[in-house]
Amino acid sequence: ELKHYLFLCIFVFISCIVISVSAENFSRSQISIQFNRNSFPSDFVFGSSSSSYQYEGAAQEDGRGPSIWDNFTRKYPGKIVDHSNGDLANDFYHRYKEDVKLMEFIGLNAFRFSISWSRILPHGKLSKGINKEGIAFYNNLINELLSKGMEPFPTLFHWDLPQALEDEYGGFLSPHIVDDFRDFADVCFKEFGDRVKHWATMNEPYIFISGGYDLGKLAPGRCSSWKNNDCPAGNSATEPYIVAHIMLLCHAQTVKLYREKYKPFQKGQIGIVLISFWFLPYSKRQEDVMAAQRALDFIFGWFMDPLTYGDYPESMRTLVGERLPKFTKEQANLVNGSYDFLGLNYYTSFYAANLPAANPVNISMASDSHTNRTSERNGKFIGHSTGIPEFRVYPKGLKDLLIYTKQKYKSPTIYITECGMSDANITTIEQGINDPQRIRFFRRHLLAVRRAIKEGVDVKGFFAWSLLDNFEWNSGYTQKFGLIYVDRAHELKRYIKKSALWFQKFLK
Ligand SMILES: N=C(Cc1ccccc1)N[C@@H]1O[C@H](CO[C@@H]2OC[C@@H](O)[C@H](O)[C@H]2O)[C@@H](O)[C@H](O)[C@H]1O
Repeated sequence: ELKHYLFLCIFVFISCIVISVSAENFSRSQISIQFNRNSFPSDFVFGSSSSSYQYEGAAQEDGRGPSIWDNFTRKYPGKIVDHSNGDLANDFYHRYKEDVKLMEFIGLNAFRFSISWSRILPHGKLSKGINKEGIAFYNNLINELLSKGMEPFPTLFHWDLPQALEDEYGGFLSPHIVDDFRDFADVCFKEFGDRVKHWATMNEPYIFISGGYDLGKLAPGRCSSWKNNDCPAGNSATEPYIVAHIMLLCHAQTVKLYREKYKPFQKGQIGIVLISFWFLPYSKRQEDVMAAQRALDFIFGWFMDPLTYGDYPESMRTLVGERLPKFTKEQANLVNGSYDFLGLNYYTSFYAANLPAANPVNISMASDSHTNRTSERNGKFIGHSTGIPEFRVYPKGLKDLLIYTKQKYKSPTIYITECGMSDANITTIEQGINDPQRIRFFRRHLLAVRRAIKEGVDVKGFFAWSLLDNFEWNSGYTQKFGLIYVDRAHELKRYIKKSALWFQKFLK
């Protein structure tokens, strides 16, 4: 009797395990069968992203003037891991038709690119002349995209400021740039606006400022001398906040121009592209919970609060004090509400811990938030590694950031304008194109976006960073983010990666 009873219990137990495992596999296979572009709204945009200095090359061709990145890579080759630069990049200036065909092959329906200010206005100022070849290039690119049924999604400023404006008045350190930025935008709206329905004024002011004015790792390479980053000049405690303030005024003045002079008959939308990471408290201690919020304030709220409420976050007012510029009433009204959509770039998340006392002598933007961010907690990493040591895979951070943005900033329309992962130490084409890790990355992040949409977040598109492996700023060509491999040893030949084939199937 007992033996039969025991046998029966074991049989029932094993059956339960078999049923639950097959149910799990079935549901997963169901997700993989069901999870494709039809899992998103029919008007949801799937695109890829790029930027002018990272892709175009032809740096001294057809009238293009030098930018601060041409100058920075020449003056400080040691600040680029492989001492490279964007002189040639991917030669997109000459090969854009081939690359548009690759986008079409994958089935993408939008392409985000940036307009090289110094290719349009070689001396930075409208008064010093427009470069017709520059206008022609972007008209040809836009027309090529439209002819293949793809939407052009231009960003006006993606870090490559004309060197002439840096030399004349210190670039974004001077309020003079507000009029020059607006004039550059005016030329672009006039020449391209009849075919462009989504404009972004600028890309990631946070990184441009953090790299260019606090750490000195990105152009124009300014920082305090105590940072010992081979900076010729700068003040990491004050210049980041001056530049951010002026960039917000450039953005807002440009949005005002578009809305008054062009939007009534071009009927497009205009926004800004910001980066943010998601931050989890390092511990349940209140001080770490508050540190996670401060970390978000200092990278995302720094721009989203003025754009949505007309002033900087309270935490910044308290911790930065007199070094944080004040908006006049007129400036606050100009900046507040100055976006139709938010472009959001997401790469990774961090744990944030409270840093009780920052160094009272060597202060800088990086230490003002009194937070320390790490990718691991109690010896456990937040996610799988990528080519960038500090960028770990954490898709839930994207969902949480989207829900946070909806709740905190009046539920804006959002495009994920960059999301991707890199591979490092790639030495062969076979290694480069065999990227299952990138397939997993994109699938998990798209699932996170779908979850956010189900929670009511108004997400309208997802742009992979990047279409091609490209010049990755201070990483040079050593970090590869592309869906397409670029063989720099053989005439920049393009190779389709497995992740591009996965995307093609997903978008069918
Ligand atoms: N990833 C960032 C943030 C960043 C950029 C430079 C250095 C540190 C961190 N920004 C976006 O991500 C893309 C990937 O950025 C890489 O991120 C990790 C860095 O180590 C690498 O140098 C950078 O190119 C850039 O190519 C886009 O131009 C930019 O909009």
